[in-house]
Amino acid sequence: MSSYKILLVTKDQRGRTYKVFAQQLHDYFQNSIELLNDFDGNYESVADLILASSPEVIKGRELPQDKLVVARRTINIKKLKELVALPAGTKCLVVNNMIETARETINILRNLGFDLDMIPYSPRNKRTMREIQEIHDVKVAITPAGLELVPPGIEQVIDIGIRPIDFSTIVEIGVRLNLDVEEANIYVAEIVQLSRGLFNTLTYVNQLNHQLDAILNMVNDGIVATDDKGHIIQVNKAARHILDVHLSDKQMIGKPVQEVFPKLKIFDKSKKNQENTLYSTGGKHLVFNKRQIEIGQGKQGVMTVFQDVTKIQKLEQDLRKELQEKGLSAQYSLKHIIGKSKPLEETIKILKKIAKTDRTVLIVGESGTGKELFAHSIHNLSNRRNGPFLPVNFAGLPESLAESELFGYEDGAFTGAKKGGKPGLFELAHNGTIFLDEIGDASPSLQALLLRVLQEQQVMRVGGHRVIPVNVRVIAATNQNLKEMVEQGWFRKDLYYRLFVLPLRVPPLRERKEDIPLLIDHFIKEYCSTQVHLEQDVMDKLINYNWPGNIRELISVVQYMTSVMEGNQITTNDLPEQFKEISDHIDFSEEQYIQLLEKEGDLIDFYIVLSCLKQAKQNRVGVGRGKIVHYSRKAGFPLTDQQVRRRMEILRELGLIHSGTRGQGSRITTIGSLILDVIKTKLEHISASCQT
Ligand SMILES: Nc1ncnc2c1ncn2[C@@H]1O[C@H](COP(=O)(O)OP(=O)(O)OP(=O)(O)O)[C@@H](O)[C@H]1O
Repeated sequence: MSSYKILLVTKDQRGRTYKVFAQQLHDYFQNSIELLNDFDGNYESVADLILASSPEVIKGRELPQDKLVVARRTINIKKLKELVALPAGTKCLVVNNMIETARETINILRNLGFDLDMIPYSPRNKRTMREIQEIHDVKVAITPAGLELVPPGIEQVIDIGIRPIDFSTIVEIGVRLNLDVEEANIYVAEIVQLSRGLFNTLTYVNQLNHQLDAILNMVNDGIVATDDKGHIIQVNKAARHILDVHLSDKQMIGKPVQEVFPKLKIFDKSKKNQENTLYSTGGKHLVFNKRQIEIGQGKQGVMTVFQDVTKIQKLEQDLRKELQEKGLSAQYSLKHIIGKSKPLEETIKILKKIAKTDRTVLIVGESGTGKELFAHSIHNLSNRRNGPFLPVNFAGLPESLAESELFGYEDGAFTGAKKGGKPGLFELAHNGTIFLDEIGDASPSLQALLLRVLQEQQVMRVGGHRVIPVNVRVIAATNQNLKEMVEQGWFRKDLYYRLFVLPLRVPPLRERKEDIPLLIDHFIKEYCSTQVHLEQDVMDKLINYNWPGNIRELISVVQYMTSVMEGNQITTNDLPEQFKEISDHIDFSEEQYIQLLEKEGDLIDFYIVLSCLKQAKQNRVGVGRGKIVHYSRKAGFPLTDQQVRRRMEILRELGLIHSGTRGQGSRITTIGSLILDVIKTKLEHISASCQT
């Protein structure tokens, strides 16, 4: 059988298009055709069929219309892989040497179902500034073998190769020449191959989708994802449950989120990024996080993740109530700290920072400055605020009891021990805070035990054998100069450094005089239901006073004044003793001092206090109440913390002792030492006369 002659006309008869077409025709028609190259001679009349690669290549040529077929072009299926990977909506240039061809390529790609934002481009085409700007932003270019035409600056160039002859053109040639397109199965095979690839990809995507669904449905947090237009992409099971929606996927996916959840502010479009925000709706409390997410080029969706914390909040409330009922919670917070002075504000600023950490705090400050208030506030601002808060005052803690109080005991640990044992304060403070007040008064053996708990974060009950791990934050406080005590050997150095992690100094009242009127006013209101007028003279005196007992003393002064005032007026007559001139006492004789002391209490009590202070003076250290309590027990005349406080107040008023200004404790004065000797002689006399 002789073969049919096809004249193939392309733009460049030696070019790539010619070669691709020639190969394609041979593939389909094998030896049934012979190709004539327009370049080699004038074959128009001998050709059985003339195939032009585009209308442009035959422009101006007179060709026999009955033989002419203008090829329709398609895309090389094998080259589509890279295009498939582009996310829908991707902006891309479609580059060709002629703008018409670029448009044609766009049409073909659209018909094949590519949902891309395609801009035709040819370097020959003149553009407006706007178009130039638009092209400038594009990152992807697609070109049918026109790599050299792609403008610079494009990040990804996809060469889809020379566009081959469309299958319908092949069929047309076959019909015109009466040839079988037996090799059409090549084309079909390619399509099958591509569809298989696509099918595999789709199956994989489907699988991934299922896996994602399964994962999203497994988590307990509600998840709702929306696209850039606020349309729902995903709603997981937990979200339906939490939001109490009973709609199918079909009723939600693709719908505007605000239409599906009209009342829910958490999907408010204006706020794209929100973290741990609490939102309450219909008796439910939700905590939600919202994040913007990239989906496709430049498009942004929003992912909202939320939890139902109603139960947790209820549990927390119950726990707090239970702790409050048991007296294990911190009752004070920053709002209870009265004052606006700079030094106080500075202290509060540091307090807030300290509260956020979980480290040990050492609060230092004179007696009555509000250290306990600050400790409560730290706990209430910390992450442990819902946990217990346990205060322990070492000044009032008898040593015999201290160990079992702090660490608990096992059943039968000692006679009188409760059946079943008892947890110690450290155990009770688990997940909370323990406040070790007047830490300077802890005995050496207690100091050793405390050091161990701080180091090991575990306790062992008295009489027990097992260690109990405890997670407790320690806040210690002292009105003594611990550093000096360490130097004098009264306080363990290692414990001091364990405690001295975050020091917080509470300033004495005389360093924040601006707070005095506020505090006076606050406490007057607390004690009097009616309006009270306080003379300016009185206020001046109160401001000028140096408040050795700080706010505790101020409270007593207000209590005193409001008790003795006439009507609702506080005058200078209502000021207590300490505001009268001290010189009143200066001329007392030794005997008068003794009489005054005897009027206030037992001489032996004053003797104990003074001799403890005298000893401390010889050791060159200041001493706090706790040490005196301790000393009194050792001396065999035990005094309570309250008793010591009262005795010290009297001694102070008489000028026999002096209270330090910066937490150094108290010191005996020269007259104090003198009077101590007088008391000693007096007591010896009494004792001698008792014996005879
Ligand atoms: N800034 C303040 N505003 C209101 N009340 C205060 C303030 N500071 C202290 N107080 C009150 O003063 C009293 C004494 O305070 P607190 O017991 O905390 O002192 P402290 O420094 O722990 O004393 P000590 O060292 O003697 O134990 C408490 O009744 C406390 O509520």
